[in-house]
Amino acid sequence: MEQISVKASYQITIFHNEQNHYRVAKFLPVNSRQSITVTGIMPVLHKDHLYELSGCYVEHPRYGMQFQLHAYQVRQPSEKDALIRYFSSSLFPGIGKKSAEQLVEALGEDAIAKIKADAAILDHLPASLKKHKYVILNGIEEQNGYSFHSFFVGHGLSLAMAQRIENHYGEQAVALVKENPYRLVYEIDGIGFASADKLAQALHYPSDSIERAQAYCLSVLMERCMRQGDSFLWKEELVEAINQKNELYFDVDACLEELAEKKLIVMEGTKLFHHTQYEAECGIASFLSHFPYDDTTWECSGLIEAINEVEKELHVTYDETQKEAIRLFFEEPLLLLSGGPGTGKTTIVKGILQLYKRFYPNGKAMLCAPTGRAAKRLSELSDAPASTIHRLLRWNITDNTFEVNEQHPIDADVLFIDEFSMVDNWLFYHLLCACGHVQKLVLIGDENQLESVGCGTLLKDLIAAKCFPFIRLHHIYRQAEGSEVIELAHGVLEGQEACLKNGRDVAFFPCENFEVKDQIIKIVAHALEKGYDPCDMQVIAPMYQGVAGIDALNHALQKLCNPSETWKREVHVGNRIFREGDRILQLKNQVEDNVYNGDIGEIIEIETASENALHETVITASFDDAIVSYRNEQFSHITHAYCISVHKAQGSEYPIVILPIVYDYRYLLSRRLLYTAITRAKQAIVLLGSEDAFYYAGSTNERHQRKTALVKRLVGSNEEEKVPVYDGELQIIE
Ligand SMILES: Nc1ncnc2c1ncn2[C@@H]1O[C@H](COP(=O)(O)OP(=O)(O)OP(=O)(O)O)[C@@H](O)[C@H]1O
Repeated sequence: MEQISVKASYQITIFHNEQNHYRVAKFLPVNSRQSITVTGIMPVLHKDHLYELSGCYVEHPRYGMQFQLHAYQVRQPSEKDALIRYFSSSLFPGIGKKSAEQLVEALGEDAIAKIKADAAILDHLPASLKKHKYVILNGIEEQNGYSFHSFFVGHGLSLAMAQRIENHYGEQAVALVKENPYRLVYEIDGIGFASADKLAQALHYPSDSIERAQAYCLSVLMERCMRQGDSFLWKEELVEAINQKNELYFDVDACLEELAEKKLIVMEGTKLFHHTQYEAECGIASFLSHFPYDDTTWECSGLIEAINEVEKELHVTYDETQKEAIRLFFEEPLLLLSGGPGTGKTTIVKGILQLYKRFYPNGKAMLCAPTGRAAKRLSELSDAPASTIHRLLRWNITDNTFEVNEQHPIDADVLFIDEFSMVDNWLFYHLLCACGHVQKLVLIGDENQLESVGCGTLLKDLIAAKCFPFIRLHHIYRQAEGSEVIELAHGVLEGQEACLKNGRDVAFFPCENFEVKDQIIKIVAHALEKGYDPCDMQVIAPMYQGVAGIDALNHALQKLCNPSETWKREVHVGNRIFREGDRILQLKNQVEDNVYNGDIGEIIEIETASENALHETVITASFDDAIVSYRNEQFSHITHAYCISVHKAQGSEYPIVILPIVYDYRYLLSRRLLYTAITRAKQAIVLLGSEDAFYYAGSTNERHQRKTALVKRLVGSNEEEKVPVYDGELQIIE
């Protein structure tokens, strides 16, 4: 078994034997967003501390991939360590850890000051270091003379975070952060309590400070809301969450009062909102109740005749509901359009676009969707350009702001947003802020699909508020074309007994949890032998961990679809090996590279540090519309895509979907999840696992019903009695 060394920070212990100190614990490897399970003798561990673990990855028959520990040591960050990390960061291309160590050894902990005082000091270094002179000077120069990059990077923050801090505070950065490191939690996007706390500890900031308690309170509120998808928490929920962690003792009421005074949280009775969520909800409600600002009358006499002509052009005969949707588009400023797969949503958009061009030849319509693949699909099907919402708003990753905003609005009269069930409150609010010129909004989605990853239940809330014209499409046209997949999806929604039947487009293979992996390998190998393109098949699973989890399946499928060969380069990242030829999944939006969360690409080249000008390993991947190169600190933006989660698959479709459903996933199984997974299949679906687990999923609602106050805000506070009772149940399409 190959022994490797992994640098990772300790997160949590799952099991601990007090007698022999055998533990099962979670660690987060450096440069990875996914934790690993480590097993072995570990008497003492400190949360968030960095450890050097040596051992090997083994596959446990029940729990999947684990790191079996042979030895470990804590990596206590010292000033010297901090400086070494800084010099070996990507600010100094070509300087690896070894050279950075030598440099710090030679010049001491005040190396930066010495170099700045006299650059010639570098000429007296050994040749192996002297050759980096200009890189060192450039790196230091790039900071414009400040030493805060070294300060922040050295204390465990990433370069991107240091950059954000610089953008926000300028020259005052170090002084302000030293004065109160916890301000980073609420003033800098993307820096959480753990990072700020680590920094505070390094600065010997008092651990019983009110600043620490407030930052903690605020981050628990935000993290909980993000995890559960809620817009707010009940006060008692927050208190319970704080007590559960049992890390800090403070007067929660006083802390909340102060946070409210600072406008970092908003308290509405016992509802506690993070200020961003409150702003989003109120902003959405206010915008939509005044929309559109400019009340232009839309002239469209002769619409019926025009629809008839467009029907001929598009070779389609719209049914009455579809015609009603088209008519409402021209009569109303906002239209909500919901329907399952194959109900003709895109066909309506196509018709509206044609008619709009006829009536308003100088008008400007825009189409967008939350993911790259959804936008691409919308564009292909509607024969009109479409972009992601982030691209449309020109999202700036560095400070999480949008260049297209209230002051610089979207240049369009009509805006269509597809896959609206995936859009969260915060993003929609920012989109609306930029809609000052927009006269008509069409929000299209399927309310039975999974909710957005971020907070809120927008589509459901807008429907439940009953304030906007809403069309639900019932008739399934693709089923008329004979799709058993869509029939199965509707069977699941309607809770039909025995809807799972083998047929032409649907296959089911019964198997146990531990047989899933081998069964999938068999199915995929068989399909490949028969000449299927691997890109036509997508394995989708609900959960990452376990023998039937996404990680284990990716590992096995990589071996089958892209085995190790002498001529294929590879690189180890955490517990994964990326190899040339691998199918990969993008996990983050990289607007500047035109690649988005959920996009699937292929690794076309891996360059080693000695081969490129950056002097670091670079992975290059090809996507539909982009070639993207990932440097070391971006490796966590990708993962393998042989098997992906249902959430990541949302907004995309694949010719053939392979979907394991077993009781291992029981805590995640729900009707909505099953329906979303099934509807990803365009032609055929192969299910495997337990029939009972399938029906269990089909009869289970989400355990957590998201909390939002948007419906009340939309309906109006003095009309509370009119608020429709919304029980979070799925809407069954008749
Ligand atoms: N009124 C209609 N008469 C006949 N066929 C129709 C009609 N409306 C839509 N279709 C056909 O049904 C199929 C599905 O339509 P469409 O792609 O518009 O549905 P959709 O709701 O957008 O589906 P999905 O969400 O899966 O993309 C297409 O082949 C389309 O041509």
